[in-house]
Amino acid sequence: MQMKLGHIDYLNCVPFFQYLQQAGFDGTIVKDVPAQLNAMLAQGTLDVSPSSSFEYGRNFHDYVLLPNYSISAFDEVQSVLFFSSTPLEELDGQKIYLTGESATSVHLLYVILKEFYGCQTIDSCVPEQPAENYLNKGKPVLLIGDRALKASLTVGPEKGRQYDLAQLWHQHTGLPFVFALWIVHRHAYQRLTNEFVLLQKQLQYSINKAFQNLYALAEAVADRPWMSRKQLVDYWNCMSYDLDVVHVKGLTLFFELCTKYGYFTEMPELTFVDVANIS
Ligand SMILES: C=C(O[C@@H]1C=C(C(=O)O)C=C[C@H]1O)C(=O)O
Repeated sequence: MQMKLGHIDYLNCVPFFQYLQQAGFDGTIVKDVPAQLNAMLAQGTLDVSPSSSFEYGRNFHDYVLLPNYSISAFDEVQSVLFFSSTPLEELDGQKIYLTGESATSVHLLYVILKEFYGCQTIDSCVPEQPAENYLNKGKPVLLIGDRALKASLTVGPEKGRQYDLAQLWHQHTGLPFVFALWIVHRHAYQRLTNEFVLLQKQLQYSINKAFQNLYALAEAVADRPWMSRKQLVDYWNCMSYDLDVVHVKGLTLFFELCTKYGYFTEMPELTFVDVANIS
């Protein structure tokens, strides 16, 4: 298979990838953080990747989506965290330090602060130093992925409250939040149509096998001194890897709010690869 597939280099992506080669996938896998995978997708140097739902929205004309799968959370997600000692209503105009790894979570933070906490002006930057340095100084900081997980388990409460953005979203909307979608570049879809049918089946195999025994999966990934196997299993259990009608409802509301606040120039349409009808 000549497919070039992106792999988010976070623990949340392990269930999709752990058994993919066992399922027969023999393309190339490129591991990186979401912001980099987004850039490679946009340039067409990757054929497909799980990557920021925001990237799909801002460049949707160039992409189609694999159906059924996402990286989402119904309530808490544990790894998209905003740390702030200032109450959310009082963040108007205050400097916020952002991870440079994200597209979705950054815009989710903006949307939450504007829509639900009355912030008018958001003053944010991606610092040159690791954002954790600002966290240690008690500044408002957004982290995602494994670095967020690590900070949540190692940083004391004196550095500020931890807000789980998927949980805040759920509290205000009653809906799940979709962080990542399986994004296919349209050119790759034209070139490799049948291979996407195979990929869909291989993903199904990997994720099913992963969820049959999450403890075995936790054993298989390298030990992290800051996270126990039980915590890792709990983490995977609080994620949702599906893309059902209710996920699409949450995604649509997020896209509407991104359009309302001018982060998108038009409301994205969701176009899916029709894997069921390809022979
Ligand atoms: C749930 C998470 O969502 C991630 C957040 C992303 C973003 O903010 O752009 C992209 C992919 C997701 O894997 C996480 O970071 O842990």
